[in-house]
Amino acid sequence: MERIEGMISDIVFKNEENGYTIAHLANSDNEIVIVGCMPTLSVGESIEVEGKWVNHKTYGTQFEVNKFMPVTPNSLEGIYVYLSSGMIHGIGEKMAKRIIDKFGVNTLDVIQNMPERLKEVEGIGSKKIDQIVKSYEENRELRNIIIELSPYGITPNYCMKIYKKYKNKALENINKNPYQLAEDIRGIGFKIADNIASKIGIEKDSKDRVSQGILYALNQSLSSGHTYLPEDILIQEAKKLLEVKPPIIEECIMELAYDQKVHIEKMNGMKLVYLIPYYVSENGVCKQIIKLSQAEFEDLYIDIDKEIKVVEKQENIKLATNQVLAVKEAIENGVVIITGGPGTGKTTTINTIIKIFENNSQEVVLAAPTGRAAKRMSETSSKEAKTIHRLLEMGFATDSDQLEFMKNEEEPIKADVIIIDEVSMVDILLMYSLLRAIKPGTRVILVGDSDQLPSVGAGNVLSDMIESCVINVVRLNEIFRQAQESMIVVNAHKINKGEPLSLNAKDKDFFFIKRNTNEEILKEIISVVSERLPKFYKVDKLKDIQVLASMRKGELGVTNLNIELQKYLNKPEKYKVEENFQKRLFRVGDKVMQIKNNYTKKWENEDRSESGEGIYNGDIGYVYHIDKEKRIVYVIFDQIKIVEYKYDELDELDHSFCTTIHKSQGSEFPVVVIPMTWAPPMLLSRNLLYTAVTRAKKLVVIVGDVKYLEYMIKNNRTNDRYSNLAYKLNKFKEEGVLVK
Ligand SMILES: Nc1ncnc2c1ncn2[C@@H]1O[C@H](COP(=O)(O)OP(=O)(O)OP(=O)(O)O)[C@@H](O)[C@H]1O
Repeated sequence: MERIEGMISDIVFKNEENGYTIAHLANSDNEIVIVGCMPTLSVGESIEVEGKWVNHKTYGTQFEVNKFMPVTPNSLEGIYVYLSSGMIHGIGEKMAKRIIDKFGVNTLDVIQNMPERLKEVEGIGSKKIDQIVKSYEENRELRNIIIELSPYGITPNYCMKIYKKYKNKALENINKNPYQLAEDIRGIGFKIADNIASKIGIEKDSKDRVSQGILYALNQSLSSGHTYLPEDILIQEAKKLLEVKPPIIEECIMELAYDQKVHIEKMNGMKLVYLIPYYVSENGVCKQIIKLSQAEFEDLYIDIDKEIKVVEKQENIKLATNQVLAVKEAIENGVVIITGGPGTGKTTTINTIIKIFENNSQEVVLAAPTGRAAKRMSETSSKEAKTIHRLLEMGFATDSDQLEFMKNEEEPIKADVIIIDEVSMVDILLMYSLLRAIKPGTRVILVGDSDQLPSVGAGNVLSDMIESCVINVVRLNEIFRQAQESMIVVNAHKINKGEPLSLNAKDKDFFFIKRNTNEEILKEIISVVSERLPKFYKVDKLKDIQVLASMRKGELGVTNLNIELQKYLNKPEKYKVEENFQKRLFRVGDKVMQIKNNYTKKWENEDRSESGEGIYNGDIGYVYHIDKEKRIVYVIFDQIKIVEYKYDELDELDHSFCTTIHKSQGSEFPVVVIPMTWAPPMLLSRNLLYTAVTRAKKLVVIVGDVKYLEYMIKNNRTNDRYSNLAYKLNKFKEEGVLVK
């Protein structure tokens, strides 16, 4: 390996996402081209690079960097660039010049070893010196961390988090036990830690490694919806991952339990291993539900039949038997679940319940798990509905940089009645956070469709609660006449029963276009979405039509459909700025989706008269502007909320001309278009089709091979999730746990 020292004279290319950089490095002898992963370089910086010369067939000779490290700049220019870069708090361009005028090439030596002398510079007092010294030290340490860790794929952003956590002990700690990173730093997982560990030479069967591997396997199982894993399954998974023998895995599981990092529960002779938050939540949900359903609450002395008649008269409807039952159960019980498919009158029932409670001076609060579901609930009830996260007042507690819910058992939600819609989307952690913030005596009404896909997060909360028979459940099963006119509703119920669908009825809203090859299907979808539907149904091709696919990969997967649809739905134009990020091209006008909850993401309207924070998983927006100089993409959500995404935050966005059916849960669109082709059986399931179809309000168009549609209707095999909620609800009820 050769080493070369010099100053960065130019940065030719930098990939923000992986740090790959091409730059010019100059010294007194010559100027060379260096290439490699150097995420933090800036022009003027003095560095030493270690690597080898390579011959690129187009670009000629260049130096491939294996490792780089900053060196103290020794030219006046280098020192100036470093000090004025903004990295050292308290020194701007003018101050940098004054300091250098005073101390010349000895400037950095003065800052590091004789900071008191900085007072000789006009405008610098003791306070300023402290600020400069602190920032200079932090900067040096942070840079060392970045240089050591970036070869492992750890981005500067994460290095900053690591530095904040461990301060000047960072590298020492990582060398001692890199697996600690996976525990302490959110976003750094077992794989990265294991990569570092293997380079440091940590043994395969070291207990730190095995324990972290077990936690990793449990964490992975969450993404399949499991709240725990049976011990033998966990051992198999960990063995595959770690390539070590089962006895050491078993021993480490016991130690993890002893250290309270996992919980082991025995059930019918089996050992179930939980990550602690999931154990606490599962038990907590059981206790809270039982508490809430058995609590005494204010008797409203309501003549329910009379109240129902008043609402029926106002609304000019007659509630069906089960709707009346649902209203009664909601008034007479602490907790009730109202479930039913599309068009079975859930919304009408909720609205009746709201009216009766409000007529009796009860404070009713509405919420739903996603922003879009909450928005829809607001629209149909003409009453504000919040996301559950907002209802629980997610925020930063004093002295903490961790987001948490401000509402809890000590500070419960103020309401007499709480109605939650789309409960099928609520996972076990959120359900526990919600229930623990509800004061016994408050009525809780949970509404949802248990045939929808289960929550993205772990657990099978709604189905388990229904199955347990511990909570009052009212099933709405009548499809109202108005709804029966819609083939979307009728077919959704047929899908649920596994029956063949009514397709292509004249003047109806459910169409199947037969195409056989993927190529034909793709062509047809493009034509339908970009031309025919907008023309014949007068719908907006971007805002009103949503293409929903079951998988990401493949010609008809979300990724490729987005690339193809972009070409027709948002064509390139001279005035539309565009920018490439790895394999994605963002163009002004693109339809995009936020793909993770970001509770602190700020938004402002155009004239900045309104602002707020929080952009949530599943929110759909449009690229509004791309500022190449500032390296920012601006996205507009809900027609007014303008949000900035720095280039390195673009992993929070996906194109959404097409999205997965999973991501569409809780949303509704006027028109839904679904490609129908081969996919793994897991993704050709009844409840996936059901969820996709029920997202449409006005029209469903399915394009493809009818044999896969038939397969989906028949395939009612759901992926079983390891969840113990139904069993425990019964057990806790029988044992009368903690119910006072
Ligand atoms: N008791 C009733 N008598 C007559 N029509 C009714 C009754 N209840 C509901 N409807 C009508 O049936 C249709 C579906 O009702 P509603 O919107 O309440 O159902 P939903 O279960 O919320 O449906 P979705 O899940 O599709 O939104 C609506 O047009 C509504 O006006």
